[in-house]
Amino acid sequence: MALRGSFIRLFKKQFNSVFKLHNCSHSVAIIGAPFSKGQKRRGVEHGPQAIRDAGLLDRLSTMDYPLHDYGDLNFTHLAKDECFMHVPFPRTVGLANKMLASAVGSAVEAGHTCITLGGDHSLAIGSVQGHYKHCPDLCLIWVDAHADINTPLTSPSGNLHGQSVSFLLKELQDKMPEVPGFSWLKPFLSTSDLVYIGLRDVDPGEHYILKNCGIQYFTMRDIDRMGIQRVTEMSLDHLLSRKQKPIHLSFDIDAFDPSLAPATGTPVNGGLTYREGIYLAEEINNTGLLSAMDLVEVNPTLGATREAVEATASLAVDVIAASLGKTREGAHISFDKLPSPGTTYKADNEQKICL
Ligand SMILES: NC(=[NH2+])NCCC[C@H](N)C(=O)O
Ligand SMILES: [Mn+2]
Ligand SMILES: [Mn+2]
Repeated sequence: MALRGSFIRLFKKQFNSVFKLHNCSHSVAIIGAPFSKGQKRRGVEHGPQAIRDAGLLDRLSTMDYPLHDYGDLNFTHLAKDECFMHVPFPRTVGLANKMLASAVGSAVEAGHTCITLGGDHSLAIGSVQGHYKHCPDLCLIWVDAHADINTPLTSPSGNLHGQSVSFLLKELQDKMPEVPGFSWLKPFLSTSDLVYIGLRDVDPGEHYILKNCGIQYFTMRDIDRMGIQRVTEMSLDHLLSRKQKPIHLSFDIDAFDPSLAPATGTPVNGGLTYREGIYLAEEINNTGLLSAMDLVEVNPTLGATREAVEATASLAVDVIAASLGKTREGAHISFDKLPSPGTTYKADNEQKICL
């Protein structure tokens, strides 16, 4: 394993320096997106603060790249924003996503790997679109209990956080009504550049779309059957075997089992284990192609206890750190050689991770 890891890192180093991939940056930007109008439960707007309180910046600062904290965006709640059909807050969600798209776009353009902290999952509309503006060949890995691919016409709840992907896909263009607040957005993603992992609560309209558009998806049953290693390998092969593409990872914390991530709005039993989630994040990091990521749906007001909230937020931190290169085997880049008794050699206190 160690050998394979170092080979991959060596390959990545060579590959990056030869091709100067803009998406394989060695600096990270954090954007807080305290947004909750893509669903009806209050509290998910406090997700970014909960993830910060769980020590995100401290954890990332032990790694070997510059960190840029862009702070939290300030979204406007539009007073006059009637439902569109049964979809609540369409203009408010549209405007917030437009704003987020521009923030993510600037961060990616500046050469950072951009991490967006949610907030509800409707914000992926803006974050993927902003990423796309500067990386038009991106591919999307959606890790979630849900497919979030309802159109406004199939959605049982009306909530936009269950519809984000339908706004992005070219193949669904003629099935989408004109939702007020979204005239700035043109669908740009092909179904062949999308993979789902972790699904276990899919609505009938979503199932129709997944099947009929030939979308690659792996349910929890597939993970039970093949294991996370095979599922990850097949996902990455599907997206990257034709061409190496910048990866957008959209990670809904409800992909994890509710026993690990209880503080979330739509928990579903039978989710990812801690090790499955971290393994997936590590493998995505190993591609060297992670270019932007969302970590969404941490809702600190929904945990039964303070411990439950802290466990959920700290899991979010672990997934982000693993996606950015924190390994379970450790790293020894701060040691050129082992100190022997009697030498004055002092190891750097800061642990540096070799990306
Ligand atoms: N991002 C989420 N947690 N989405 C949950 C979506 C639930 C359901 N499928 C709906 O459309 O309302
Ligand atoms: Mn979900
Ligand atoms: Mn989701």
